[in-house]
Amino acid sequence: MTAPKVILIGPPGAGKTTVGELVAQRLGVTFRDTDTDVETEAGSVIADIFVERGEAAFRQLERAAVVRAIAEHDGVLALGGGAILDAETRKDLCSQRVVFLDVSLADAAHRVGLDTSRPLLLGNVRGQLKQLMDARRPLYGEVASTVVSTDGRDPSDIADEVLGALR
Ligand SMILES: Nc1ncnc2c1ncn2[C@@H]1O[C@H](COP(=O)(O)OP(=O)(O)OP(=O)(O)O)[C@@H](O)[C@H]1O
Ligand SMILES: O=C(O)C1=C[C@@H](O)[C@@H](O)[C@H](O)C1
Ligand SMILES: [Mg+2]
Repeated sequence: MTAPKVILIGPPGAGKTTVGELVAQRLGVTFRDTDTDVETEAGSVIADIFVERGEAAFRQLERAAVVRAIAEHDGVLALGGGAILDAETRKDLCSQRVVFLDVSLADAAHRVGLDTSRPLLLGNVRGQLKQLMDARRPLYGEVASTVVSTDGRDPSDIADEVLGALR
């Protein structure tokens, strides 16, 4: 049965895409990101999906992308930051190898900065991030097989720890 080698979860700015690409490179497998899958399926970028169709429609597209990716992908998979809000997704993750890339509010806010591609963070980045991280931390913890702290560390070092957890 096909299954991802590892699934990376965590809030925006945790480094899922950055670290995921490195881990995939080092394992010699492909990297897949459900955010990219949603954009391809919808034919528009995430910021526009939120504006034109709303968050609920985005979450439906995201849930479908997660189901497809888990069934099809045998490399490294990164989920969108809010994918774990879906109870069915959390159930699906229980049988997978899941690494939670943890990050403090300060480091996450610094990393995402004023990037406008994350619609949930527009306006008050630190306030929105804090609310979202407080609400989601228990959910990330619930489905993670391993937690890797990313604060003050460079992506290469974090990728090494993720690889170590797979051995
Ligand atoms: N360990 C790190 N140290 C410093 N900067 C980092 C680190 N990891 C990622 N970054 C930078 O932080 C920004 C966000 O990283 P990335 O896009 O990988 O996060 P993400 O978890 O995929 O976020 P999202 O949930 O929005 O997809 C990027 O500019 C990236 O270069
Ligand atoms: O944390 C979130 O809810 C999100 C994170 C991003 O990966 C995207 O999936 C989108 O911007 C929503
Ligand atoms: Mg990402």
